[in-house]
Amino acid sequence: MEASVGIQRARPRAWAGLDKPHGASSARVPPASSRFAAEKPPPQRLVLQGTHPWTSTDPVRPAVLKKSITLLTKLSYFRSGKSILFGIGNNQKAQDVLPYLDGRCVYLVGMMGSGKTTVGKILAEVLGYSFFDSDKLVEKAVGISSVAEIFQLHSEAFFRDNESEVLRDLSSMHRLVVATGGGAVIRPINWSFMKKGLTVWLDVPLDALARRITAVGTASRPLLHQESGDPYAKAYAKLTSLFEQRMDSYANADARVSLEHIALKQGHNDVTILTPSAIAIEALLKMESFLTEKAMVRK
Ligand SMILES: Nc1ncnc2c1ncn2[C@@H]1O[C@H](COP(=O)(O)OP(=O)(O)OP(=O)(O)O)[C@@H](O)[C@H]1O
Ligand SMILES: O=C(O)C1=C[C@@H](O)[C@@H](O)[C@H](O)C1
Repeated sequence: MEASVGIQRARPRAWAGLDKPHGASSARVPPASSRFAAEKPPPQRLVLQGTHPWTSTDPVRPAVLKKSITLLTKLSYFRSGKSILFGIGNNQKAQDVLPYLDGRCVYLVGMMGSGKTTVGKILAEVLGYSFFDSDKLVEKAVGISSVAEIFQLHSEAFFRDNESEVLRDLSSMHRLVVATGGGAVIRPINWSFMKKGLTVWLDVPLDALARRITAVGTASRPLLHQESGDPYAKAYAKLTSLFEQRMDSYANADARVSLEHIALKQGHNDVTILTPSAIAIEALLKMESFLTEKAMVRK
């Protein structure tokens, strides 16, 4: 399915948006949705335009649509041809999950480097969903090309305010896989947005995270970046302290995908050899068990 992204008046629907997050922003630039909504009242929300039954058919003003396409589709909207990463059986697992998902979005949560983007793109492809990276949407909304620069020029609080606005906007959409920022879980208001869909925690051991992150460098990750010292040791220490503060929040997710558990199922204990496809399959299995249990309870 080809989809595009537009801005139009929000209308009530099954997973309609919530009120504005509480707490005034100290931002110098307005938060994301107020910038999106700047043209005309009433406030507008990002809405996916597509051919599936969950999207609106309301008329869209061409100028607004053009602007919003420029804003967003260039960024993290991800579609490609058929996956070479997934075999027929694995696509079948996605087909099993789809009726239970019923168009709801999937939000991947987890520490920096846990594979939310890598695994999220695979999940989007096999589910026939669109992929978004919330960090990238914040960058676009603020008009600054990297999260590191947003932290530097403004503040972490400014970034977090915009992150909440982006998650609020996404929460009124359907059929998306969203890779959230590693710290999105710390604000309870963000959970109220993400819980409109299904939340999945990618739980990766900290030493594997530190290795992945130091392999690509910490410059793009402002909370980990250090000018001096052993990059692995510094990254590991910082990840440990962040994880201690956040682990209870990650555990709020509907489904937990533990890399240690996948490795054990495969008969070894080396999480570094797990492929993104194997992790995506486990995510589908965990989503399926959460959703089917929930369906049983409802009966
Ligand atoms: N299963 C895997 N095995 C080895 N490396 C991986 C795996 N999954 C992802 N990576 C690598 O780890 C790094 C981080 O992955 P990715 O960007 O998907 O994580 P993320 O959770 O989206 O990170 P962030 O929240 O910091 O944006 C990338 O370099 C990616 O190639
Ligand atoms: O873990 C975190 O707090 C962050 C993770 C990244 O995805 C970015 O959202 C930002 O660098 C903060």
